[in-house]
Amino acid sequence: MSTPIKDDSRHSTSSSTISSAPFNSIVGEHPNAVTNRFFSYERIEEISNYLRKKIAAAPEVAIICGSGLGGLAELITDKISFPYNEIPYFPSSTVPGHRGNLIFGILNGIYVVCMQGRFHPYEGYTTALCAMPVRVMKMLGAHSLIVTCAAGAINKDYNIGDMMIIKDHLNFSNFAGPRFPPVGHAYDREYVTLMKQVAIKHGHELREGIYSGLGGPCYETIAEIRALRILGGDAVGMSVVHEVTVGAHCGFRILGLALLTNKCLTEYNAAHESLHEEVIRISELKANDMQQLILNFVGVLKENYV
Ligand SMILES: O=P(O)(O)O[C@@H]1C[C@H](O)[C@@H](CO)O1
Ligand SMILES: Nc1nc2[nH]cnc2c(=O)[nH]1
Repeated sequence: MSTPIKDDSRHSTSSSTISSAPFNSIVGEHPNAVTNRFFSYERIEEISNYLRKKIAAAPEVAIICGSGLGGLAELITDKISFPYNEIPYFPSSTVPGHRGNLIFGILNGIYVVCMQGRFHPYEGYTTALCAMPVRVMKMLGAHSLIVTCAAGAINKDYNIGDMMIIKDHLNFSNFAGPRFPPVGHAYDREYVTLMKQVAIKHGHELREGIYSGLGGPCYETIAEIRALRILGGDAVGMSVVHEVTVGAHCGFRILGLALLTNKCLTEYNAAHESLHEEVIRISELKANDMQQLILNFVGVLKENYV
């Protein structure tokens, strides 16, 4: 039996369903049925209701913090914090640099919900489950989604510590879920322009580019980086695309921001290999700049859109 997804998406209608491919009941439950439970309307509603009863207001902006970037939550006031393992049906954070809290409160005058750490498919969770909190944050009322991440620099001109607006992505991860949602305009062009203005006003240099989303957890081979470069990738990571795909499906206006924490290897005689410890170190070093950008962007959203 397929599971209807009721959502107020600009792209989909209440008739959006997951196809019910035939399956043999002797073999057991169809994988789609298992996946469906992670994001059925009723489950998202149950989680949202659990949280709604405990928070002060409906959040307007949802933020997902990438590796080492969760310090943003320190800027939130009037905080209510939920460790992921206390929220029904939430998975646990298992990656260093992802603290695993869902935080509600005020950021620069706007009520926000902030994921202090995200879920990655390489942690053993399905992409649908990793992206499930995006649906919860939408159901709680958020209209805009800001996604941050650490990523490796592929573009020769981009350097360690650069911040990059994600203007589009290459999706190399697999996905199960509602079929054929359009994602051609997933990254909001107006938000890209706004963020560039914010960066100029506050003296931050900002790159712009295409994020390649791979499954991980290994970093890339030299052949892979060379191929991604030919395909137009400017940066590479192991997240973002599942959240943005689901975010676009449920009608979020989305801004993506990557911190380039390492230069990807493209030569066989290069000695240095990427390490997660290095990724975290650079993230933490540049976290303040990322936080200021987001803080000021949220302030502009308040003036212009809320
Ligand atoms: O959650 P993000 O995308 O910021 O984390 C990146 C990708 C991997 O999880 C990890 C690799 O160092 O950092
Ligand atoms: N896949 C991938 N993810 C990253 N996250 C931070 N740096 C990298 C990288 O070089 N490759």
